[in-house]
Amino acid sequence: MYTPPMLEIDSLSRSFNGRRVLAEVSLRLAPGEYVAIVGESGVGKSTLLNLIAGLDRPDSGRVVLDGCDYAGLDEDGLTGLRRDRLGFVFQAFHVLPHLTVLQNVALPLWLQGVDNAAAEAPARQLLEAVGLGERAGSWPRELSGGEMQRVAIARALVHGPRLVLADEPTGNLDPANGARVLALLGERIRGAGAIGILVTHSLEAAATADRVLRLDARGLHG
Ligand SMILES: Nc1ncnc2c1ncn2[C@@H]1O[C@H](COP(=O)(O)OP(=O)(O)OP(=O)(O)O)[C@@H](O)[C@H]1O
Repeated sequence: MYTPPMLEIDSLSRSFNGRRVLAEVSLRLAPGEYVAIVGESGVGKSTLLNLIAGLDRPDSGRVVLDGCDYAGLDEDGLTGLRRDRLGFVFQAFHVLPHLTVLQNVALPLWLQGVDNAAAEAPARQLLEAVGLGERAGSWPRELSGGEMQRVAIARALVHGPRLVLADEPTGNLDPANGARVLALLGERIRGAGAIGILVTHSLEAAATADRVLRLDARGLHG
């Protein structure tokens, strides 16, 4: 039976070198919910995203996606969860230099075992959607920073992830492309009934999500 995705974050705490960055942060998101998280620099937004992505472990508290508690997964389990259910757009785009633009976008599908021929159509469709349809055969070194960011966004969405995490996805983009990318993110997340979390400094970008949450020393609030 299909179970809709649900993200539960309960009393998550994380310290670095004895300094507490996150203190008992809780959040619960239902299918189709798309929220923005804003807050001052250094307040712990990226730390929180890394915990939600399973790239870091909390000191206490838990993250549960679709009933699956990360605490019960080893590193291979977390890698599998990211491959099958997560899409990320992080500040550093991690576009692979030895793959073409099209191959970079197809990569998440390959990792799921989809063959080359079947991966091509969805990868091309996403590239069109981010305005890079003409650049499918280009190499990353031939792209501008903003174009690279759009490749990263296409790649984050190509496999229809249940949870999409975006950390300043429009930081390198001009206003027109930024707006286009944010519209695409929102459309895909809502259309797929996925969960989206957008971390940004831009209140304008945050306003494209359904709800804006602020992170400060007291936690997350709406
Ligand atoms: N791996 C780490 N080791 C030590 N300190 C860390 C580590 N990761 C984050 N920190 C510290 O935790 C604090 C929060 O960092 P984080 O990157 O989560 O903030 P942020 O809200 O995302 O900031 P910004 O908006 O500037 O990107 C910072 O003081 C940072 O130095």
